[in-house]
Amino acid sequence: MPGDSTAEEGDSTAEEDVLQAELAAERAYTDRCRATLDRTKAAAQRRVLEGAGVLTGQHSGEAAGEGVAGDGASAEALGRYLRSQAKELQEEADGPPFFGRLDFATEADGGEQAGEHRGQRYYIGRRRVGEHPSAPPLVLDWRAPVSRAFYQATARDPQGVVTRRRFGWTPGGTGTAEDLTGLEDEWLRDRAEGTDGAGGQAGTGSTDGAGRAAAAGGGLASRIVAGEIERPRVGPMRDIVATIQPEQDDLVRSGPDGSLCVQGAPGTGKTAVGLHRAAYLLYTYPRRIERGGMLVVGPNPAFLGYISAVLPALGEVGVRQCTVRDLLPDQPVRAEDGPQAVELKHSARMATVLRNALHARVRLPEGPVTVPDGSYRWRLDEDELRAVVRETLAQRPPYEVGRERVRARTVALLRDQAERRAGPPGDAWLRRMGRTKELTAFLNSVWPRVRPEEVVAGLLGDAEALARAAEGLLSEDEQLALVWRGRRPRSSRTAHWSEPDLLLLDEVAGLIAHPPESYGHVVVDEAQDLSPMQCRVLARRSRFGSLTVLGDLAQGTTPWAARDWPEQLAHLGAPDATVAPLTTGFRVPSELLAPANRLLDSLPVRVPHARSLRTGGELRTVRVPTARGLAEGVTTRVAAALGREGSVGVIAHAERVADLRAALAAAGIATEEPGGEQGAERVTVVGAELAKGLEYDHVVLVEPAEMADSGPYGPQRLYVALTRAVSRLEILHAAGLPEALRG
Ligand SMILES: Nc1ncnc2c1ncn2[C@@H]1O[C@H](COP(=O)(O)OP(=O)(O)OP(=O)(O)O)[C@@H](O)[C@H]1O
Repeated sequence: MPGDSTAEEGDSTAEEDVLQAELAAERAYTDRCRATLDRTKAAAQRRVLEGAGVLTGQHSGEAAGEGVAGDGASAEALGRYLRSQAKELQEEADGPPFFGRLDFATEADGGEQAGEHRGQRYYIGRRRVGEHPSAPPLVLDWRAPVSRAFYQATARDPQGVVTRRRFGWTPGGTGTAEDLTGLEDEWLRDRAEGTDGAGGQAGTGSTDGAGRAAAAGGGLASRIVAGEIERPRVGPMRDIVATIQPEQDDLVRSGPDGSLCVQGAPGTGKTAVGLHRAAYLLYTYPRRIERGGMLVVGPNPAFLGYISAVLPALGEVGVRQCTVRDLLPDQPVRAEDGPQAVELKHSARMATVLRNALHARVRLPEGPVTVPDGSYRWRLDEDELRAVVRETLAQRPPYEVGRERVRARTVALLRDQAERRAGPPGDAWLRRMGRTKELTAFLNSVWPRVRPEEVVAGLLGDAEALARAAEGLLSEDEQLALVWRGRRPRSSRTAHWSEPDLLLLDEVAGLIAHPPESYGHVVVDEAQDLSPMQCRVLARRSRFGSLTVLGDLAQGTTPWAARDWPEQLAHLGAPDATVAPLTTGFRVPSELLAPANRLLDSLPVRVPHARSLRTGGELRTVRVPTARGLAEGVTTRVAAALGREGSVGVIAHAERVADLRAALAAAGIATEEPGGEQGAERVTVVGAELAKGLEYDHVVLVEPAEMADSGPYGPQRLYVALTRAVSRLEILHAAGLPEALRG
């Protein structure tokens, strides 16, 4: 009826008017935030300059350091702090000052649940925006406790929130008022209910129908969230702070006591969760985490390049991000091991062999020791000295600690004798006795100082020493695979180390003394791929045993990949870690998951099928007549893919990568190194092994059978490759398809 349609039109015009008015108000708020941010930056800069004036004594007649800090050292520390704060603020990328808003219930809404936030409105952003630390901020940091409701409140459990507002900004914009393009409200409780009796359906003030749907049904009814998840992926990984989902938020905000292990299917946001958790812990436990330092460990430089911008975007610039290899001793690698030796050197048994080898350096005393003291000579019996060494060994201290313990206990024996003779001796006497030539010579004979290189070279270069240390641990055949033949060095200084030898050196260094660098919290990504010895490298560097371990057992592609978490977590020094699943995928659309899940069923691990929040994926299988046609096929497919939005990844067996790059170059298509100069080119050619953790809007997967047959972990490699596509997956093959991809 005409009357009806007029009414509807009237309604939608009214809604549009409300939306425009709300947008105008929010743009004005954006301007206010930006002006405040500019003032904060300028003030921080000024404080640095003033601080500098004070430090050089040029500040309004004050002596250096006065008025800012009491003494030179703390003035310098303060100066450093101010400079780093100003630098951080300057370095911070421009971006939207906020992404969300919460309106808490008022008295009239029955706001008991809102507690101290009753009637309050909060804006939520990547960083706090405010003039003074004590003044109410214009924008709250997403990590502040009250921001939690933004991620967790639902219609069923509104947590005192009446409305959750999300903001849409121009992608890649600098966050000016003009970049604010939309907003969307979710009514988490019916505002009108019990007040004016109008019910919640009118949607007064609501600006988006999707918001009402969300309130009714929960789930992902927000268009802004859906848009963010669907956005084409170009360049490095982005933060997800505006759209963290409740199950992810639970993990991000779990405390630092004890460790957390996240097992999740491809694309469920494990990496994103790990990085946001790092930022959360730094904010919430600054003393504990920041002082100790935060370490993020990834599988390779390409992956690290891909994730490197996330933490800085969240305002955290001081986090070390590296591979396990980067933590190992800085020795040149000049030798290569055979596969059996490599595997053995990565195995947990090796740690025991090395401990035996190190402890074999300790000798029980033979004969008594005499220590001169002026004209007097103290005598220590062989038996009591043997007891000291034996008992110290049994305590299994770090080697250096053991040496000092033997020294201290030997001095204590001298003290007992001295006490019986002439009463308690003073501290100076005890120190002198501890440093006598005779006592040090004794110590050097029973518990000599050693360097890791000596221990490892002494073990691998000497079949008999190896046999002793490996007794009951390694078979003769295994020992033979380890022992150096033909390249026995004259000294540990001239040894030619292999890549896995660095793990052995680090292990021994850790047995001798605690590593010089250790961290308050360690985030480990793709942790399923680490060997026991690599895990131990990280365990040694985790000061409080507080780790976030991220991985997927189904994506294990190394010969030592973990088959279950408890054992891997024990190697990581976190046997009591909670293992939490992530189950919803944000990358691979459902249509592309079917072949991956079929393949998953044939893998020797038990993990749930991946399921996806996204749909609309396109899957295509293209057969080329001969293997020689593959490069040409790839060029054609990539050229076509470039006609659409987003990144393109060609994933192939490592040995094909160079040829494919050359073929693309010959066709005038420039490619980028995986994780390299991000965003420079849209096309990347990547070997299956390096594709882990990465994603592309359009994936051209080349010759899957070749991947599946590439050694015992081929099927897992193919599983990784199959789960990299955000929107479109094209499978190009000349050989027959692996079973999971047929049909
Ligand atoms: N809540 C979210 N909102 C928006 N995007 C998200 C969300 N969670 C994850 N994503 C996106 O989904 C993609 C996959 O996330 P991520 O790489 O962290 O998954 P993963 O579990 O580590 O994957 P893989 O096992 O393949 O390494 C990324 O583009 C990430 O930004």
